[in-house]
Amino acid sequence: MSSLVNCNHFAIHRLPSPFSSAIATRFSRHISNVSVSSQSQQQGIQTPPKIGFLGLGIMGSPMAQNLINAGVDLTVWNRTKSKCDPLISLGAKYKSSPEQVAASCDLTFAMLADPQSAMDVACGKYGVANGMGPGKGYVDVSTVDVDTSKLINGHIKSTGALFLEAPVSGSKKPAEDGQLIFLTAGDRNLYQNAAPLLDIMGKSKFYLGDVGNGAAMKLVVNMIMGSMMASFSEGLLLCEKVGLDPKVLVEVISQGAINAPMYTTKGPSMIKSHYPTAFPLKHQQKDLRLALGLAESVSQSIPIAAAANELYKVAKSHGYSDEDFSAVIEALKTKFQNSENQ
Ligand SMILES: NC(=O)C1=CN([C@@H]2O[C@H](COP(=O)(O)OP(=O)(O)OC[C@H]3O[C@@H](n4cnc5c(N)ncnc54)[C@H](OP(=O)(O)O)[C@@H]3O)[C@@H](O)[C@H]2O)C=CC1
Ligand SMILES: O=CCCC(=O)O
Repeated sequence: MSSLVNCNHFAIHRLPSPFSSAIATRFSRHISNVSVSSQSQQQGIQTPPKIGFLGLGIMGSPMAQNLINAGVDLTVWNRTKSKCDPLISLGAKYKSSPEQVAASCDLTFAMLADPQSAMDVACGKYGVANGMGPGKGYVDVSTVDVDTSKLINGHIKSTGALFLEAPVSGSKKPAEDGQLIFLTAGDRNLYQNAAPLLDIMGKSKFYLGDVGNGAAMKLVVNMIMGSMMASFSEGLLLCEKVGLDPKVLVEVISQGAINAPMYTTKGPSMIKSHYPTAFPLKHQQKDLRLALGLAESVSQSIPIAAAANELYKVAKSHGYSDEDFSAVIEALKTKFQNSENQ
């Protein structure tokens, strides 16, 4: 258990903007001998580390924006280039491939959809690994399974670079507010040197030891969340069916032992059948699928998560993939229940 260390007490709260030279010094000492040119060194001038960010979706864009706002020298890339434009207008640089970002930066973050895209961007043609080497670091904050994270770790480490997995708890709003929770594992030096950047994007961070532990922790958290949302959906619909006001249910829950921010933030819009996307339903189903694989790998029974997964699959088949995961309630509505049972 010694590897399970809650590193909240290491937290450096909110860096002054611009990105402080003290951090640049610390970063360059541990991570990069390319971030300080020899001429600058002779003159005692520190060049701020160059940071890359790949994957500018719902989560990646606000995370990258917070880094820019903090004065970080940021280079971005996204498969759909247009998503880079708002960040470029805020001062970010742009490179046309993950390889070029990694080659031009000291440390590169990636926030990608799923295991396949995380592998493609890290290890594919023009991928990150081609631009990596000694003195550089790669921090993958995507939600993937343990095996994928270990594969990426192997590719990155074989170049002489360092690797950290750091999936996040917290959704669109916490990403915008710099209030994410990082579940990190991998190279401890990289963890320590990336810490000031994690602190810009998040409110806390856990260092969990070997690569795979961060991915596993994230999947367990999201397995619980997916089941909670499915159960909440059943409750809202049952309430309505027996003639009770679901708005009152949300209020009752908010005052009791099972209160969770998720219910109070999502409940009112679910009652109106509105699902503005913060966490896409397709990603929640992906996480349940990956959690089932994790459980299978250790012969652990997770029947409630398995049932919830089926519900998300139904919602996906009815076109709710890109809506918020709270749209899982639609899979329980009579119209879909009847068609599924035929
Ligand atoms: N939204 C949330 O609340 C949270 C999400 N997560 C996790 O974070 C990750 C990102 O989530 P989120 O930002 O919501 O997802 P989005 O779907 O909004 O963004 C996905 C990103 O991955 C890129 N991408 C997808 N496929 C490929 C590919 N084959 N090659 C290259 N890039 C690709 C997309 O590029 P393009 O723009 O071109 O499509 C986009 O940048 C996921 O793993 C998710 O599970 C974690 C915590 C919270
Ligand atoms: O992976 C998504 C997590 C969403 C959340 O923690 O609110």
